[in-house]
Amino acid sequence: MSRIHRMRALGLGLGVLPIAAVLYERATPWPFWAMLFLNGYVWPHVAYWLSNRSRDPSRTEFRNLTADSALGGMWIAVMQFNLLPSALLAAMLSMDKIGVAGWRFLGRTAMAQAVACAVAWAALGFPVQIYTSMFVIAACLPFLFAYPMAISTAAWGLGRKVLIQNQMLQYLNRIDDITGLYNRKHWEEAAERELARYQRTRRPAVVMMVDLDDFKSINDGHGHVAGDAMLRAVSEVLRSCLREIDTPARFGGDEFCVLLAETSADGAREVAERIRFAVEKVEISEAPGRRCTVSIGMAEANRLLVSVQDWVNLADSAMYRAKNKGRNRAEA
Ligand SMILES: Nc1nc2c(ncn2[C@@H]2O[C@H](COP(=O)(O)OP(=O)(O)OP(=O)(O)O)[C@@H](O)[C@H]2O)c(=O)[nH]1
Repeated sequence: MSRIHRMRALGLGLGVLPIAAVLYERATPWPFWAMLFLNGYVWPHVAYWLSNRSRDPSRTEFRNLTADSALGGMWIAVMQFNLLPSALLAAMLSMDKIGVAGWRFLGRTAMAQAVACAVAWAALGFPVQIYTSMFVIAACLPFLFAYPMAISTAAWGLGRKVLIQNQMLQYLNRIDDITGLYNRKHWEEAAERELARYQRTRRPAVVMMVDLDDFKSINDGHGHVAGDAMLRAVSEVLRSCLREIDTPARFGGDEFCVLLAETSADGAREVAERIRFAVEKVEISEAPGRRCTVSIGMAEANRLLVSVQDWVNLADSAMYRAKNKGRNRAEA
């Protein structure tokens, strides 16, 4: 059952109490009691059934909500505008409408409520008795407390859900979907912070570009599924060869980038060799027997760097030198 239907069942179920108290006090004839029973305990199920079998459930639900308001207007007239239950009914029905579809929708349903109220009032001969007894006040209390609590609990739950989904979206926006590593956007932001840190503290840091050798031939020979599996396997190697404070990412295509914090050129060279050896050993079930190598370019941060782009260009040039010198090697 959707949130709207649960709220309708609860609201109408509790709303029966104050109306019944007024009907009882005024010794209202039994057809009104039958109508109240139908409205409170049968209509919520009919509304649920109608929107379930509808081809356009949200349109049907808007109609159901308008019917809720019209029925509420009718009960206000039947209660002869008994002050507290009438105000309570109007307030709760308005809260529902704003919660579901905002103020404009409230305007439309309020119109239905006013018309139904006027018609019922005229049919009953324009009676007015606004006095509310203590008995009726007491009958209003469960509705007065429980329904707003339920509505605000649902609103809070929805708010939390939206917050969690937003956090999830922000996270996914920074992740490469094939390898699960960070994507270039996230990595460049991290590299900007690292460069700023270097410019302030002069603590060493290295950017490393890791490019798969002859990757096209894996795609061409074994298919893109094998290519993707190889990219994943290499990303696992990067994860396992790096420290917590390093940031590996997929730069694009068959190229990865790594930010090595607190690392000098010598330290980076050791890391590069570790990666190179580990990649040579990688095997994937999608392309049995097929091995892969990487060419690695490194650039240590220096005083002349103005931007991350400069830093990446330096590492990229080193990587192309490694390619030109025969691949499967690291250059700084
Ligand atoms: N499977 C797969 N292939 C990709 C993806 N992104 C890029 N590629 C492929 O990666 C290959 C990169 O080819 P090249 O730039 O020629 O590089 P290479 O074949 O590794 O050659 P060298 O870098 O010179 O050693 C191309 O075939 C791209 O189609 C991806 O997400 N999945």
